[in-house]
Amino acid sequence: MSNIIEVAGAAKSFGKESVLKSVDFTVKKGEILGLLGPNGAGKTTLIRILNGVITPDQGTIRVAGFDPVTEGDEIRKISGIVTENAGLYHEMSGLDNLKFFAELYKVQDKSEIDRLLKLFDMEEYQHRPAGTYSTGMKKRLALAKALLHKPEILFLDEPTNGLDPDGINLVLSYLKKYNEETGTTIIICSHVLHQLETICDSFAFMENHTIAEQGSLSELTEKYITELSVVIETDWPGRNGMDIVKDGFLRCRVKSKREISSLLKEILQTHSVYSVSIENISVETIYFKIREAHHG
Ligand SMILES: Nc1ncnc2c1ncn2[C@@H]1O[C@H](COP(=O)(O)OP(=O)(O)OP(=O)(O)O)[C@@H](O)[C@H]1O
Repeated sequence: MSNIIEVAGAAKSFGKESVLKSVDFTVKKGEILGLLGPNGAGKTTLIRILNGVITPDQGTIRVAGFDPVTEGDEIRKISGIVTENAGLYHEMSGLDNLKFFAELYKVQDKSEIDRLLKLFDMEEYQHRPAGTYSTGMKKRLALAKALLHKPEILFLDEPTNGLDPDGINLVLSYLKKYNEETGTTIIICSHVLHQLETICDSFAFMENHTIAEQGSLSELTEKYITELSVVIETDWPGRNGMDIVKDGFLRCRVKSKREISSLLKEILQTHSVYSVSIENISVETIYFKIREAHHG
């Protein structure tokens, strides 16, 4: 897969505060990438630079072949963005907001508005002023707005903030489906790591104002998880070095997945195994390992 976004040596300061330092970063065309990092790491600033809303002090940046410093308009034509500040007109109804932006983005197919209202379960509220919407409803309207012109790249800053569990599932499963059907590249900033795990193809971790690490879950697991913690539901009593998690559940530590297989074969010779899970392969575990590695 080719890269749709390439960033080399990007830097940005606000006054004396250095917010981005020598950022190198790539996004493959068609992937869903999770951009992670603690508060203030510079995620939103990076997204705003990629979208051409603010200019970097240094660095070479290409988004779909365009330079955001000089060709921001071109990038905004082919991208959609959802941020905390959704850019909605609060006195206008949800429907009128979508009509307004459809006009602005020169969307030919007006039936797209109805489709998106339906998709995000907003039909009932479409005539109410957007300012009276709940946070979750505003978020869904902002997503609908960002998708109106069928963008090639979607930038989403905390897209599930303020949504209830049904809303979160709705938005995440829709994003995944949209990505699969259209090949749209999606960049999502979020602090809710387990949500990202289900939909992202790869992850970039910001630490100390730069991209500290980037890769797929399996690449990062290979690098950061040196020992697997496996929980086995079994009637086997276990042996030294294994913990009993609770009645009938054993925890053991192995160096590789291959070792799990030989251990299970051994147990199954005399006992039963009812379930097996690896506890510590998760974006969250890797996130903390990376933070640890960069803070010594
Ligand atoms: N326009 C601006 N003027 C001055 N400082 C800014 C501006 N925009 C961002 N900053 C500062 O840059 C730093 C990084 O902010 P940014 O919003 O990019 O972080 P973030 O990683 O998105 O954080 P969060 O997870 O809290 O959203 C913060 O200290 C913020 O105060």
